Amino acid sequence: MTEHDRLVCERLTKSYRSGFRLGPLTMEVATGVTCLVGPNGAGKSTFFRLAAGVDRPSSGSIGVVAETGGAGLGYLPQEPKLPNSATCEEFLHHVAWLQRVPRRDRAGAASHALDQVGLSDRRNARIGTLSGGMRRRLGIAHALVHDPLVLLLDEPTVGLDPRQRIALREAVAAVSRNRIVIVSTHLVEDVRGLADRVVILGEGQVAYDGDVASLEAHATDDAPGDTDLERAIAVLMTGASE
Ligand SMILES: Nc1ncnc2c1ncn2[C@@H]1O[C@H](COP(=O)(O)OP(=O)(O)OP(=O)(O)O)[C@@H](O)[C@H]1O
Repeated sequence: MTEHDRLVCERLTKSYRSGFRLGPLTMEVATGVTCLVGPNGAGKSTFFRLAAGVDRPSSGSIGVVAETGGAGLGYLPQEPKLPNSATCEEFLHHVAWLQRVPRRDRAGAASHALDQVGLSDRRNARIGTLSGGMRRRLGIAHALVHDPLVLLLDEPTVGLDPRQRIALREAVAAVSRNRIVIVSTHLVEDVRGLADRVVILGEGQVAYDGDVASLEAHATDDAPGDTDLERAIAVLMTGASE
C-alpha cells in the first residue's frame, strides 16, 4: 500500500447556540488543492477553525494522518492581523521563531517563503506599505514559513483585483505540491484555476464532493451563469440551501 498524507474528519460536528450546525462530516482530504465553496454562512470558516485547532468540535474528530514524514499546519484566517510597522522579512522571521523553526534555519525559511509567494523584492518593505494583494500573499508566506503539511487559506482572493488574484493563484499552485491545501472561495474562476477537488458546502452539509469536470455535469440550462461551472455551482448551492 502506498503511504499518503490526509486530513481526516470523522462524524465531525460543530453547533452554535444560533442553531447553526456544521456536519456531521465524514471525509478525507488528500494532498493537492481542495476548494471549499459555499454561500455566506455555509460553515466554511467554522470548518477552517476546527481544522486549524482554533475551535474544538462539538462531536466527532478532525485530524491529520501523516505517513510520509510531513508535519505542521499553516492557517490564513479570513482577516489576518499583520504588524504594519514591521518589514516582511522581520515579520516572517518572527513567525518562524513562533513556529519553532530552529534559529539557524529561520532566515532561510523567511526568505524561501517570500520567494514562494513572489515577494522577494519586498523583503525590506514595511507591511503597511503593501497593496491588498501583496498583504494576502504575505499572509500565505506567514502560513507557509515552517513548511507545513497542511495549508488552510480562508477566502484568500477576496477584495483582490484580477491581476492580484492571478498572482495569488500562482502562489497557491506553486506551494501545493505534496501538501494538503484547502482554499475557501466564492469565485468560480478560483475553482477553475486551482482546484484538484471541489467540496461545496451548504448550510453545514456537503452538497458536492468531486473534481471540476464532474461538477460541470451538474449544470442545467436555466441556472444562472455564463459557463457550465458557474451554472453547476449555482444549482448545487441553491439545492443545498433549500
Ligand atoms: N463563534 C460563533 N458563534 C455563533 N455562531 C457562529 C459563530 N461563528 C459562526 N457562526 C454562525 O455559523 C454559521 C456559519 O458561519 P461561517 O462563518 O462558518 O460561514 P462561512 O461559510 O465562512 O460564511 P462566509 O462566506 O460569510 O464567511 C453562520 O450562521 C454564523 O452566523
